[in-house]
Order: sequence, then structure tokens, then C-alpha cells
Amino acid sequence: MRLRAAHVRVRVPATSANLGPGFDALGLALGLHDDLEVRALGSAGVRVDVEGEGAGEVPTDEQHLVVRALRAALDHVGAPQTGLHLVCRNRIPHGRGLGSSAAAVVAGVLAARGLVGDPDVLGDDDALALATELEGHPDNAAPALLGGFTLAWAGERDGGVRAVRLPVHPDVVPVAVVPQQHLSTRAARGVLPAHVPHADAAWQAARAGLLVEALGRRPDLLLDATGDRLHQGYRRSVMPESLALVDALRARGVAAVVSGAGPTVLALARRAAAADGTAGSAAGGRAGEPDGPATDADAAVADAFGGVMAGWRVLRLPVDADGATVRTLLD
Ligand SMILES: Nc1ncnc2c1ncn2[C@@H]1O[C@H](COP(=O)(O)OP(=O)(O)O)[C@@H](O)[C@H]1O
Ligand SMILES: N[C@@H](CCOP(=O)(O)O)C(=O)O
Repeated sequence: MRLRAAHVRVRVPATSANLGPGFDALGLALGLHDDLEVRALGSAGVRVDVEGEGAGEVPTDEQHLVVRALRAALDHVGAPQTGLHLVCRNRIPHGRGLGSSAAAVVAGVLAARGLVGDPDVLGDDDALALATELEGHPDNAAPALLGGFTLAWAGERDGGVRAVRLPVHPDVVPVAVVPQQHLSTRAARGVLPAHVPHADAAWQAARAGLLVEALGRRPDLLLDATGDRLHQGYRRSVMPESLALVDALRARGVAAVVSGAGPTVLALARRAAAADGTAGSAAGGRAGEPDGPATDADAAVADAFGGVMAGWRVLRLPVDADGATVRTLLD
């Protein structure tokens, strides 16, 4: 096997995993992206330039997560290793529950797909399996790769990861409320119990099933459908403000959950109808200000803040329907 391309460009969306009841299974791709450009170099070694999120914080050598995933993917398909120059333009905040690490892993795997340049190598199934192995759970990797709303599970016979895309009602607008505080997914997984009550598991199974119907066809059911008893409560001690916001929003009828392992809060809101009956839209776009369409949760979000959560950003984000993409550049 050889590398057929020397210059590729990859785009990967942010993702929100769990969505309440779908721990380690459900995830949603969001319209906030990291862009990556990779050149294969004749010489050995690696150079990494990072702009935006993570600049000055993430390693810029072989330990960089995108580099590690890219090299793992080349090894996985038996392709040769090469010198690399990466330019990372990051918009997904790190350590906030918006899938930055899964995006980095998927970016590396798709960059390898682009460099190898063989349509039979590193297809979506293989890329998902590899990304899940590197990330540890599939619920961010699946929507990052496939786009939209996804359900991932381990196959009955071989335990191999599988994923399907599910429909999303066009009125649904994800609203991410993002704190300044970082929390690693590893730390947030560390506070989960080894066992949960059978009654809670049964209660949760109904909601996970209902969420597929609510997100796809019945947004009016989203509040009931986003209940959770398997992870958010156990994580309250490591993100008390996030859970207080989830509680305040849910008390106001908003389908709010912890995004991924937190501490971002995600509201699955609905596009507000404008006075003339058309879908509403809001101006804005600066970081920290809503920049998508007006939603039925806007007043509740403003009210629930109570002026005490300075520095949090409210991002109305579209659902990303495309998932990760890779393009080969000729130069
Ligand atoms: N684009 C990236 N490039 C390099 N490393 C990254 C990138 N995105 C995430 N990481 C690594 O992953 C860590 C965050 O992962 P994690 O704790 O799983 O949080 P989340 O995925 O929710 O943002 C960062 O602190 C960084 O070490
Ligand atoms: N199911 C995982 C999801 C982690 O998502 P992230 O965006 O915080 O990495 C969990 O809840 O631990």
C-alpha cells in the first residue's frame, strides 16, 4: 500500500452525546466545525500549527491527538508512515462535552483515508471502529463521522461497533450553553457507579426509545424523552452549576440535558414561530451571543441564568447533516 495523495483537507463537526437517556449510544452532530489541513512531507517528523481552540495548550508533536489517530489509521491499513505538517483551525471548545476529542480522532482517521486515496480502504464502518477504539465510546464518533442524529451499539455476534442515522425534525434547534470551566471526559466518567438500580434502567429504556420518536417526529415529547437517571445525577458533584441550569430549564419546560460528559448544557429547543407565521430568526453571531434562529427556549435560558453564570456562552447551532468530510488537494 502507498499514499496516493500528499495534501488533504478535513472538516469535522462538534457532537453532543447522550442527549439525556442515550448514554454511550445516542449523539447529534452540530454546526460547529474543526478544519484540518494535512501535508505529507518527504522528510520524517511532524509539525503542528494550531489556531483557535486548544492553541498553546495541546501538544504540537507526535502526542497531538490528530497525529496519533492519523498514524494509528495508517498502521491499521498497512500504509507507510510519513512526515506530516498539520494546520488545525479549531472551533470546538475542549473539555466541555462537545466532542472535541472525537472530532480530533475522526479528523486524523479521515486524513489517513484521504492520504491513502483508495475508496476501498477506511470506509465508514472501519473508520468508526477505529475511532471508537481510540476514543473509548462510540456516541461522539458516530455523529462526527456520519452527521445528524445517530445511534451506535455493539453488534450481538462480534461486539463490533455499528451505527445508524435517524431522522431529526426540522423544527429542532440545539442550543448549547457553554461554560468557561473545562472538565475532562475521563474525570466525568470516573464518578459514575459500576451498577445502577434495575428500576432506573427500565425507566431510562422507555425514554431512550421515546427520544428517537420525539427528535424525529414529535418534538412536543422532547421534555419527557430527555429524562435521565443513569449519568447526570451521579455527575452533579463535578458540575453543580450545569446540573442547576438543567434543573432550572427543565422546570421551565425546556428539554435540557448535560451535553456529553459536560459541563456544557444542551437544550433541544424548537424554532420559534415569527409573528407572520414563518420561522423566526435572530441577529448576532459574536461568541457568547445566540447566532441561530430564535427558539421557544430563549426566554427560559435568559431567565434561568439569573445573572449568576457570567462567562457562559449561548450558541444556537444547526444540526450538521454532512458529518466529516475529506478532500484531496492537488498542488
Ligand atoms: N483538535 C484537537 N487537537 C488536539 N487535541 C485535542 C483536540 N481536541 C481535543 N483534544 C484533546 O482532548 C481533550 C479533551 O477531550 P475530552 O476530555 O474527551 O473532552 P471533549 O471531547 O468533551 O471536549 C483536550 O484537552 C485535548 O487534550
Ligand atoms: N457518553 C460519553 C460522552 C462523552 O462526550 P464528550 O463530548 O464529553 O467527550 C460520556 O458521557 O462519558
